[in-house]
Parts: sequence; C-alpha cells; structure tokens
Amino acid sequence: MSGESIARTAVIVSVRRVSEDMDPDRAEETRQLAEGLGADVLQIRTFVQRTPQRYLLGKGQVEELHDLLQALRADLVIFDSELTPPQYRHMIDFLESSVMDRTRLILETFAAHAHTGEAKKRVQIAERMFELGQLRAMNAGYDQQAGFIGMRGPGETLFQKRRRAKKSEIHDLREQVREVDTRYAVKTHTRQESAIAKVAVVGYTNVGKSTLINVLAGSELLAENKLFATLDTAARPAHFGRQSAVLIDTVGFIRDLPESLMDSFRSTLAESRDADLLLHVVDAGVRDLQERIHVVDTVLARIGCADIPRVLVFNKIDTVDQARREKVLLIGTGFMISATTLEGVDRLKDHIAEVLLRHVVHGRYVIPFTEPGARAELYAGAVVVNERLTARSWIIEAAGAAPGARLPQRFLRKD
Ligand SMILES: Nc1nc2c(ncn2[C@@H]2O[C@H](COP(=O)(O)OP(=O)(O)OP(=O)(O)O)[C@@H](O)[C@H]2O)c(=O)[nH]1
Ligand SMILES: [Mg+2]
Repeated sequence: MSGESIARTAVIVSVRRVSEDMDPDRAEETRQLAEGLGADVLQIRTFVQRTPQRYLLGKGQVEELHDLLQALRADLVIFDSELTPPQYRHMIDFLESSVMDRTRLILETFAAHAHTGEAKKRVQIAERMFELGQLRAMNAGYDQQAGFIGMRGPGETLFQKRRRAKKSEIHDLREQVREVDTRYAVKTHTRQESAIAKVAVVGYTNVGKSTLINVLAGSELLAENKLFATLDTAARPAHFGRQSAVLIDTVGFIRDLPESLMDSFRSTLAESRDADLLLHVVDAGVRDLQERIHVVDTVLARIGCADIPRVLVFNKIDTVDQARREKVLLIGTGFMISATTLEGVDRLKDHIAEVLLRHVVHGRYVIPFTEPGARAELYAGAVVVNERLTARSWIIEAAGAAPGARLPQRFLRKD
C-alpha cells in the first residue's frame, strides 16, 4: 500500500444477496472514498448473489464484470465490501485489472492523509496488521484445500517466515509510537489534575467536526470535503460564557472501520475518554443518518466513552429544506446548527456553557498572602476569572473546575 492517490478509472461493485436491498449510501460512500484518492468512478454496478458464492460472484458474473471493465477501459475495480484473501486473488487473476476492497480503500485513504510522523506510523501498523491477517487467512485456506492440516510442508515454513517478519515490523513500529501513547496518557492525567473542562468533538467522518471547532475556538484546523481529513487529535482552548474548556478534535468514524485501524488508532480515539462532554456531530443532510449515529455510538462504547454526557449536534442544516429539518428533529434531541452560516451556533454555545457550569465549583476565595500554595492550587485546579488584592489577601474568583479537583476549599467564601 502506497498512500499515494490512485488516479485511475474505476468501477465500483456492490454485491448484495437476493434478500437484501441495495444500499445506495454505502456505495456512495465508497465512491467518495475512491474519488478522495483521485479515482474517476465510471459506474457503480450491483450484482445479486442468488446462492452463496465461494468467490463472491458466480462464473458468469465475473465474466460479465471482466467485459464491463474492458468496455469502459476501467483499470481498477473496487468492491464496496471486504473480500477474503481467496476472493481477492481470484478477482485479480480473472479480471486482469487492479482490485481493491473497502478495507484496502480505507487503509489507502488513511495512508494518503497521514501527514505527521505519528499518523504515518499508526497507518503502517494498521497495514502490517491487515497483511498479517491476510497471511493467516491464506494459510488456513491452503491447509483446508490441501487437506494436510498439521503437516509441516515447505509452504508453512514460508508462511511462518513471513509472519515473523510482519510481527517484528509491527513490534518495531509499536515501540516507536509507544512514547507518543505514553504522552497521551500523561497529557490526559495532567488535564484531569488541572481540571480544565474537556469537550471532545466526535462523529462520523466529514460531518464538520474540525469546522465546528474552528468556529467555537477561533482556530484554523484543517477542514476539507474529504473523508478522514483529520487523522491526528488536536486540542484548542475555547470559552463558553465564563467557562474555559479545551476542545478536542478527533479522527472520524465510518461503518466497518477496519479492525487494524481501530487498533492502531486506539489511543488517539481514546483521547475522548476523559472528556466532560462529547459533542456528537452529525451531518443533517445524509439519508443514512440513524445508521451513522448508531455506528458512532457503537465505537464510542467500544473505546469506553459510553457514560460521558453527550449532545447531538445536527450540522450542515443550511443544506436541508424545512421538511428534512422536521424529520431530523424526530431522530433525536439535539442542536441544529450550521458551522458555515453559524445558524444555531450561539444556542449551542450557551448550552455547552450551561453543561459545563453544572460541573463547576464557582466561588470567591480569600487567600492570605501567607498561603501562596493555596493560590497556586486554585490556579492549577480551576479557571481564575478575576483576582484583586487587599492589604493582606488575594481575592480570587474562580470557575471551571471539574468535580474532584483539589481546591483550597478552606478559603472559599460562600456569599
Ligand atoms: N454546507 C456546509 N458545509 C459544512 C458545514 N460544516 C462543515 N462543512 C464542510 O464539510 C466538509 C468537512 O468538514 P470538516 O470540518 O473537515 O469535517 P470533519 O468532520 O472534521 O471531517 P474528518 O476530519 O474528515 O472526519 C468541509 O468541506 C466543510 O467546509 C456546514 O455547516 N454546512
Ligand atoms: Mg476533521
């Protein structure tokens, strides 16, 4: 896998069982992924699988696909599902063109968008793990085909050699990102101690997470109309009323996110785990909105974020008509906004301020000059809104402290 764009003419193939409906959203998403890598998609072709096929498509269907590729002069065929290693090999042999499946397409997309050293290494880990999985599956397949389970043939030795090489590559790469993973852990820990509220912006890919953070924090994170534009998490300070918070931009999710990517990006994804609040951003304009919400909820649960307070944000509301707005409201309670026209953004900000306030110990502290340690504690554990001096003390107004922060409560004046 190169990570370079695949400037080619492509046909997307969607295979469904007789009992299944065509899933146009999935095929469309595959098209977006392919186009994001520079492919020119000539056609989306659906095949119906009447009986389970060892090679996904029947003999006649593979011939039909072969002829279609020739007629269109397409040099790449993309399956919008995952192929098993034997299916993949079979398609390459029979179709005489390059073959990709959904997993490879997503891996390529990540590879193409990885700009930092860290992201590049994580993608490499995912690629090696994917290849290792393919090796294992192929080996198991050969064993079954040849019927010599347990026999030590030359093929097995080669397999073992390759497997060892992959494993050692994965080990080395993991060592290289371990330091970064530790830094994540330390950062999380420090932030918990300083008790500045943390708001993680999560959601399906391309819904406008980075754009929303830029609006809320006045930042300039990369935001573009591409799936997986963001591959590194980023933190940006923002203010909601008198509350300070850190906004966290995160890697987007997608249905069937390859396991290997899920694994190698786990620590980045888990950045959201100690958030005080999750903004789950969705694109109000997509048809499969509910399914996408479900995909995101499932991943959030898997990475340990199920119990964090959550706000649904229906973004891109500028792209939908009134009828759709009403439909969206039936899907769930949330905020309708547009991160580009800014409609609804102020209401969302007020709501975030309110939620953060619920977490906050807000008060006026009178700390004598003889207790500089208490003043330091307050600065570390809360957001200082105002400070003035009298002859003997600091009078400090503080907010923004999360529950559990160590604050010099003995100096708190309740008035
Ligand atoms: N029309 C419209 N477009 C928007 C809105 N918000 C974001 N966009 C566009 O949607 C595209 C994706 O925005 P990003 O902010 O990169 O989305 P993301 O969720 O961070 O995407 P990934 O990092 O790729 O997962 C960009 O082209 C944005 O300009 C909106 O409210 N309305
Ligand atoms: Mg982004």
